[in-house]
Amino acid sequence: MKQVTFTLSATDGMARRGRIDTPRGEINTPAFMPVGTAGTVKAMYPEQVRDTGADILLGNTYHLMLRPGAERVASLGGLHTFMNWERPILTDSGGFQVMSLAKLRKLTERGVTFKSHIDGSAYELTPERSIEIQTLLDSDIIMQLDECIALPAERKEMERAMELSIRWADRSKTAFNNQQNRMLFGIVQGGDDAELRSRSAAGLQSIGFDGYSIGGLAVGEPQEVMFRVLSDITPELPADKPRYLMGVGKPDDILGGIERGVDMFDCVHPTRAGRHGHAYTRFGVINLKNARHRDDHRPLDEASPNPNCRRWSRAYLHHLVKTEEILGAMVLSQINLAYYQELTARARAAIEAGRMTDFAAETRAAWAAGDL
Ligand SMILES: CNc1nc2cc3nc[nH]c(=O)c3cc2[nH]1
Repeated sequence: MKQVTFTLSATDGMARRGRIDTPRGEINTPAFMPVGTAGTVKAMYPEQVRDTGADILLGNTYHLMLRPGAERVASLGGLHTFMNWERPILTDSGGFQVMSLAKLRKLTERGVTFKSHIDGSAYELTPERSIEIQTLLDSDIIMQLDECIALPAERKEMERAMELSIRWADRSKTAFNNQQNRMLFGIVQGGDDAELRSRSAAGLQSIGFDGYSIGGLAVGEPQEVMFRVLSDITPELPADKPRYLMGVGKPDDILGGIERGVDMFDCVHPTRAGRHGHAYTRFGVINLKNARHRDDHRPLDEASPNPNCRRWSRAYLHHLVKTEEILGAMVLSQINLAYYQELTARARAAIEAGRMTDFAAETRAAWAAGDL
């Protein structure tokens, strides 16, 4: 009996409010998943990540298979025990990071071989090995191995990668061996071509997955291309399964994704932007490196529910960023993750109340007004 299940509780237009129930706790959707790349959400204690409102975080198979190694994490009790995060974890399959980080990559029908970007040691990642690694990590939601190509691309290249990804989806499903305590997601590919996307969605559904990721986006295409692909493809995915838009995004990407039927998001942006001095607020993003904050005694946002937005002056945050103090990365990572969770929590409430259109308009108006 499947121990990880999705329940859809409300819809408003294409937007959906749902919940994934797992043995390690529930995931309220639409959900933003902080990225814990190498077993840590950078500059955050796991308790702090939870306190921002996160139900689930993401681990990267590529980084963890290189260091400390999947078998080592398993021998230490699995990723949850290793990093002291006992709530759900989603892992990706590693293919995207191999193509973006690894050296000397060779992709064949069997899988991909590569050299570690850390010490040059040789690895092979196949659909079967990726499932094995994610199972060793004891991840709650795991991904098929796929091939994600950058956009723009030739149609025949998008078709080749999409068809390979379907064959790898089938091998991933076989290797998954119908495990009941975790979900396996297929990943829809097909670039920005509607016909290829439809064929990918149909091909994955004929294999059958617990959820469907929308891959091949946030790879350099304009936002309107991403939104068009989403509007076309979400209606072709099963309504009773979660949809996960990989690698997205900035707050306006997430709002647009929710409006187009996406349930789950992940992105390094809030934590990476925090480490680079950018603070996300309901007014939009504030670059605290900017000298104009040097004498600004005002807090970031005195109406924010987040104490970290009220307890320090913008001048102090500017000082931390300019001096590259560690506290700057800590505080801004927390502020940004808390803002992303506040945005998705308010979206969930808006969908339940049937006021998603108003919520989206109010949110965009506040960003545009920008009391930066
Ligand atoms: C930051 N943008 C981005 N992160 C991604 C991760 C992915 N993983 C597997 N497959 C993908 O297609 C894929 C696309 C992605 N875009």
